[in-house]
Amino acid sequence: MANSFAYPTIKERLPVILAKIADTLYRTRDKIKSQYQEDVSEELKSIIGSCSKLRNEVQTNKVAVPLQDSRNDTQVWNRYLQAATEREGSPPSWFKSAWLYMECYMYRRIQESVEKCNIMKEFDVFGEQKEKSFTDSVYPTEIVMMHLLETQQKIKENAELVPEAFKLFLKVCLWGNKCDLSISGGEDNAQKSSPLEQLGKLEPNILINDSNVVLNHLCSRNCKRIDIVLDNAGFELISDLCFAEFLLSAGLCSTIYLHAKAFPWFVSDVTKKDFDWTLQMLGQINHIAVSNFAQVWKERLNNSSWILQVDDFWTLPYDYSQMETYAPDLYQSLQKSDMIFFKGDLNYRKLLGDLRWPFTTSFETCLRGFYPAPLCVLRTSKSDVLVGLPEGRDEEVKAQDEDWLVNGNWGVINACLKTK
Ligand SMILES: O=P(O)(O)OC[C@@]1(O)O[C@H](CO)[C@@H](O)[C@@H]1O
Ligand SMILES: [Mn+2]
Repeated sequence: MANSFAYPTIKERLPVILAKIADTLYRTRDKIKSQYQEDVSEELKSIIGSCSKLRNEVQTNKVAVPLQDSRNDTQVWNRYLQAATEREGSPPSWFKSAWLYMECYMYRRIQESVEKCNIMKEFDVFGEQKEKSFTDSVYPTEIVMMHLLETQQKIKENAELVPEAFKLFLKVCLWGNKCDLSISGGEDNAQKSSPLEQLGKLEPNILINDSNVVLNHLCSRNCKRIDIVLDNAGFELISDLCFAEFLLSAGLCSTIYLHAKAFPWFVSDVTKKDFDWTLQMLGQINHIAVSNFAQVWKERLNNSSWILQVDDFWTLPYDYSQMETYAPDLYQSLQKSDMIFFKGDLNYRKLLGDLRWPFTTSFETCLRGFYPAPLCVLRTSKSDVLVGLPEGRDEEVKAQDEDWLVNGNWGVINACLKTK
């Protein structure tokens, strides 16, 4: 682990994230207390205490212990831990065991501290950071939504403009993934400048661009359903919703399924609460395009052209090759999709099993049989797994940018379309 990105993550980033929870909750304790009718002092203290204890466990390389709350996924997590313990001969620990598992386990342990509460059961320890990341990106939100409104007008008059517009919104959606609060250790990482102006400059940083293949696929059939497995709240969610809106208004499908997390995850991932909050906030912004879409999107949820789905599988430690076994209902539902877009780094790691594949391995090989439907990943690179590159490309990029794999400045639009 010492020479991978896992090491600095576990040594520095995760303890910082945990310390930040404790600091934020302590600093904003009066505000938090005022949101409840009953006295939550003791529960708040207990959440802060649990996160500080967890931080100490990480830093001193303690072993993972079974969860003790009554959430409906607790037994699944504990069985996983038991199986890992039997396999490894001792319980997993922070610096020795699989990074993907330990990191997921940390977020589930944070949730345990909230689940144990009576009054604060629904509390989101990352809520404040996510809200700030939304409010900090109002300017780019307005720019992208204005562009979407204008694009909708133009494609109504001239359908030939659809391919270019599709590629543009796909790229905005890709780079939206730069704004995640886990990579920045919870520090401000919002999109502040115009995302449209950045597209040209970032074009050479798209290492794999299958947008033509994806578009041809969508145009070559009468697509009904597209799925987007969401990643982060804030500007990334805005970019996803704009892409979803574009797909519908361009007639590329009739229903979009949006997949959110069941509880706060990897600092900035979207939960249903974040999703609802975001739509509500958009409705309060005084801007012609933003107000328009706030209204349209409310209607889309009402008439089910957008369907928001939450499934516990997204917050379990399994990789996606294990979905068919452990979440057969979700897998069967995804099989009905015409195209699934997976957003972000963690989804990418789970698609690849977080294994160190040679850079030139094909994406399809790395999926190890996971193929509920045609799929495409939109991911900026923030961990050291990356596949599908031509021979020698990794060396070229590394010579240009030493941290290319982990700094979020390089991205892939990588599709897997098997002809059935
Ligand atoms: O999935 P996202 O939001 O794009 O990124 C999540 C992330 O920041 O967290 C993990 C490391 O802590 C990595 O998977 C990645 O670097
Ligand atoms: Mn994320």
